[in-house]
Amino acid sequence: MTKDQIEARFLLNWPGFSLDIDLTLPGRGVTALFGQSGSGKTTLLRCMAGLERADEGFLSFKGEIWQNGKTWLPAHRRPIGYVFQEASLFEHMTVRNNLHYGRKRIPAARQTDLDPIIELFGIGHLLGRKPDRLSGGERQRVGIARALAVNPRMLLMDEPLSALDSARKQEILPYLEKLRDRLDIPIVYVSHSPEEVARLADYLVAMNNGKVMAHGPLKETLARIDLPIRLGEEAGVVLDAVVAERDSSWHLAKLDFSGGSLWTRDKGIALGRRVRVRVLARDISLARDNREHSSIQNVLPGEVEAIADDEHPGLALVSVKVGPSVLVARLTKRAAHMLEIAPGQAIWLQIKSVALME
Ligand SMILES: Nc1ncnc2c1ncn2[C@@H]1O[C@H](COP(=O)(O)OP(=O)(O)OP(=O)(O)O)[C@@H](O)[C@H]1O
Repeated sequence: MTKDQIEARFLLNWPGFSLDIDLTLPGRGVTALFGQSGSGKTTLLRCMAGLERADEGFLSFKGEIWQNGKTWLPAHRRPIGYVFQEASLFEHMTVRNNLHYGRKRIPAARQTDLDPIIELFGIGHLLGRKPDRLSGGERQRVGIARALAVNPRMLLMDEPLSALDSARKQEILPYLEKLRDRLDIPIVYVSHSPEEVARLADYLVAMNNGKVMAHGPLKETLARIDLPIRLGEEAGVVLDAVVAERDSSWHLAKLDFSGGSLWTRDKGIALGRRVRVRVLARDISLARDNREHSSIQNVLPGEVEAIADDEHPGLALVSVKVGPSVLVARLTKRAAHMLEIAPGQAIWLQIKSVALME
C-alpha cells in the first residue's frame, strides 16, 4: 500500500446477502465497480461513503484512516462528493443555490472557484432556473457539479446515467470523459453497463454476489480470458489509439494502436488526437490465411495467446497478441477445432467493426 492508494476491507452480513471485500484501489482515475444487479456495488460504495456501516471494516484514503476498529467517520466528515442515480436537487432552490448549498459548512470548499465546474458541465445558462425547468440530462449535470462544488477529495458515483434514456446518456458521457481527464481526484463509478465502463474506466472491479471476482487496470483486465468476468455479447477489449490518417473520399479514419492500425468510420476527430477504441470479441473472426476477397477492411496478423471457454458451451474465447496489444475473439468451439487453434499459432484477425470512443 502506498500513500496514494485507497484500501478498503468490508465484511457485512444481511439476511440473504453478504458483502466480503478486500481491495486496494488506485488513488486517481476512474475505478468502475461493475456487476449484475444485486452484486453489491451500491452497498460497497455506501460503505466507502460512510452511509453504511459494515460490521467489520477498514478504509484508508491515501494514508488517512476513515474507518477501522476504533474510528468511523460519518459521511458528512468524509471529504467526498456523492452522485446518486437521480440527482436529488432541492426543488425550491435555483441551480446556483443548489450548487452553493453544500459549500456553506465546508470552509475549504468556499475558497475554490465554482466557475471551472460550471464551465465543465456547460450549466452557466441554467444557474437562475429551478430544477423543475431542467431536462433529465441537465439535472444530472447539475447533480454532478453540485457533488464537485464541495471540493471533494474523492467522487463516488452510483449509476449516474441509469435514470436517463439512451440519447441523454450519450449527451452526458462526453462530460464524464472531460471530468475524468481534468479532475485529479479518484472517481469510483458504479455501473452495470460494459459500454460505460469501456468508455470511462481506468480500473475495473468486477463483482458478483457481494465478492470481487477480478480487479485490475481496465485494458489488461478486459484482455484476460482466464478471469471469471463474464460479459457475453459485450466481451471485448479496449485499446488506446491515435487518429493517424483520414480517407475523406470514403469517410474513413485510420487509428494507430501499438501493434497495428484499424480503419473506422470518420467521426471528424482531429488528426493526432488520442482516443479509446473498443473491439468486441463477437466482431472478430479468425482465419489461417489472409483472404483477399472479403468486405472486411481490418485484417491484422497475430499470434494466439490462449483459448478459454465462453459462458455458452458452444463458444470459445481466444486471446491473440497483435504486437504488444491483445485482442479477444469469440468463435464457436467447432471453428476453433477446425482451425486447430493453439497457443503460439500464427493467425489472421478479421475485424468487422470497431467503436471509436473519444
Ligand atoms: N439495507 C439493506 N438491508 C438488507 N439487504 C439489503 C439492503 N440494501 C440492499 N440489500 C440487498 O443487498 C444486495 C446488494 O444490493 P446492492 O444495491 O448493493 O446491489 P447493486 O449491485 O448495487 O445492484 P443494482 O445494480 O441493482 O443497484 C441485494 O440483494 C439487496 O437486496
